Amino acid sequence: MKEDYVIGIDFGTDSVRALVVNALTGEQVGTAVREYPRWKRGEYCDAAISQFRQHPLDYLESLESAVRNALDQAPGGVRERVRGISVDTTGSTPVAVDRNGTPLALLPEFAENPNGMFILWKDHTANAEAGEINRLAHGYNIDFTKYVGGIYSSEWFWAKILRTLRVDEVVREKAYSWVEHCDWISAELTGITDPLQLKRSRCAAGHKALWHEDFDGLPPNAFFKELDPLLDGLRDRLFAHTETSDQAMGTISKQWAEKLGIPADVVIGVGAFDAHMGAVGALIEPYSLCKVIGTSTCDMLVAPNDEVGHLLIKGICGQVDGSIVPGMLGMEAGQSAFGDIYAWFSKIITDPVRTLLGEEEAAKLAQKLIPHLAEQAAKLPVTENDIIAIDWLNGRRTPDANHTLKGALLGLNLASDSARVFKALVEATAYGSKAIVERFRSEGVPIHQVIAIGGVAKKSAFVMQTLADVLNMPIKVAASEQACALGAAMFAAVAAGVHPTLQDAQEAMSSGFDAVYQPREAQSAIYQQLYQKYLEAGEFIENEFLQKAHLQLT
Ligand SMILES: Nc1ncnc2c1ncn2[C@@H]1O[C@H](COP(=O)(O)OP(=O)(O)O)[C@@H](O)[C@H]1O
Ligand SMILES: O=C(CO)[C@@H](O)[C@@H](O)COP(=O)(O)O
Repeated sequence: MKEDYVIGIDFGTDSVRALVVNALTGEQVGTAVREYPRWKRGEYCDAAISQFRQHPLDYLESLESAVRNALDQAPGGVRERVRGISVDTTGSTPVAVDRNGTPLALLPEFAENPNGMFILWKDHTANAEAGEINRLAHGYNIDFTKYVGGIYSSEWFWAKILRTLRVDEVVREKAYSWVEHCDWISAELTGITDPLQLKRSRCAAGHKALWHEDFDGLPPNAFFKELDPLLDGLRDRLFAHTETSDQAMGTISKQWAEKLGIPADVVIGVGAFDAHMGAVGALIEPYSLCKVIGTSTCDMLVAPNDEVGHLLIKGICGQVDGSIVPGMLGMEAGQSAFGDIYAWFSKIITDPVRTLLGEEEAAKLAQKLIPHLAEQAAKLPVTENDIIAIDWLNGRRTPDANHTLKGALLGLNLASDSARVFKALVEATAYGSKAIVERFRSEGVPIHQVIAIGGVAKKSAFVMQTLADVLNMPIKVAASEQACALGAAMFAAVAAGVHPTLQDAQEAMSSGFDAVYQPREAQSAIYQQLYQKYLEAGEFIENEFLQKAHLQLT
């Protein structure tokens, strides 16, 4: 039997994964993960001001190393039969580029300038600019935020561009255009990075850059000029058209084909965001919510355009034709922190241990801590008097993005030990998920089932059971450890013509599901009451406490 292989590449927040897959059988023959070295050392970031930047060299070096390593694991003959590569990345993670499409940080004079690097999705330095975009859009003759839930976020393209142009004169002068990570890395693999030529991802443009067919592409220059004259003319140096990820970006460049040791005719697909390709890897189907649960969550939903295309769903992160599955409406929501909240609590406990007892002891503790807390928390009863936590430690992405919000713990007493606080934090992340489900439903989009992927979905039965109880719905966990990379591989198979449609690729390459969590009736009943308390507490924090306490809303 003829064998065709494809490679899915998944750029996450901390690392890149490469997966080599037999496109006809789904057999995964090689995989490798590489962390970003500069990012790991904390370079160019300042959490205190929510600045998170990634150097393009981190991406290029880790990409080459991960793909080569994944191919090294594959049996002889696989390299020669690679047909396609597709890439997913985090987003909105844009970078300023020069006329050639080179990220500014790759130019010697910008090599150490964080404003010439990729502005990671979770960078919230542009809160003020997002507010300005919202104010202008809401009073404009067309509300350009209407297809992105009515609220533009500081995590997105335009807010980040505007902020950077305002604060950095040298970047302002050199930046010809701006490119999302998923578009740049795919274009880089083809060798054609000219910002006016490279194909832009429908997913990135529609969810984060206000691109929509009804607007004839991006909003008009007049809108951006009114927002700030610094943006005057940029629209023409961006893009008018977008492509879904079943399309090809181009053919691999000679240089990359040689570097990776693969054929010169390998097709490179149009990129997309990690969660969107992950949902495809996890066999998303109409009205099933696919939750990608890691440091944050992305909650993905697809539905036929003719059934929900007429709705304007408030408070989500966008509704875009073809952003997940070509031909269907793709909807995105999410939580700005999920596993990150557990990581925060773990850090609170391990930090003094590090200071007092040293790195080795702290590392030993850190390794065992979350599973231990989960085990203890799982033994606790669920009662109406439990601690209520609010999960907005990194702001709130959905419903109704607001990255100035803060988290909270309410109802502590002297018996509130680490397991009880951990349980409350896990429940808070589940309540945050429920608020998203409820928002879709109240806006007229039903949700029939939940599919989970991502690190937390695979690692924590306690979190997943709590989530099933709070949502009062069964949750299926996809078997693949690498659903995002697998989804990218499926898109690569279509872009390269190995499969005629995405559905064919999914059928041939899926690895199915390996766990189902059923809601427990008794716990679920109490959680429905606790959820009401969560909503009340959240409303108090948002509308009274933060205002009255004059806490700095940044
Ligand atoms: N045993 C565990 N139970 C619950 N959460 C966990 C566990 N181990 C790790 N995590 C959380 O998983 C998150 C990382 O998820 P992962 O999907 O691997 O990464 P990413 O979101 O960067 O792709 C971290 O925030 C961490 O706190
Ligand atoms: O926001 C999006 C996609 O829209 C994600 O890229 C972002 O949440 C990052 O997710 P990960 O932490 O890499 O799972």
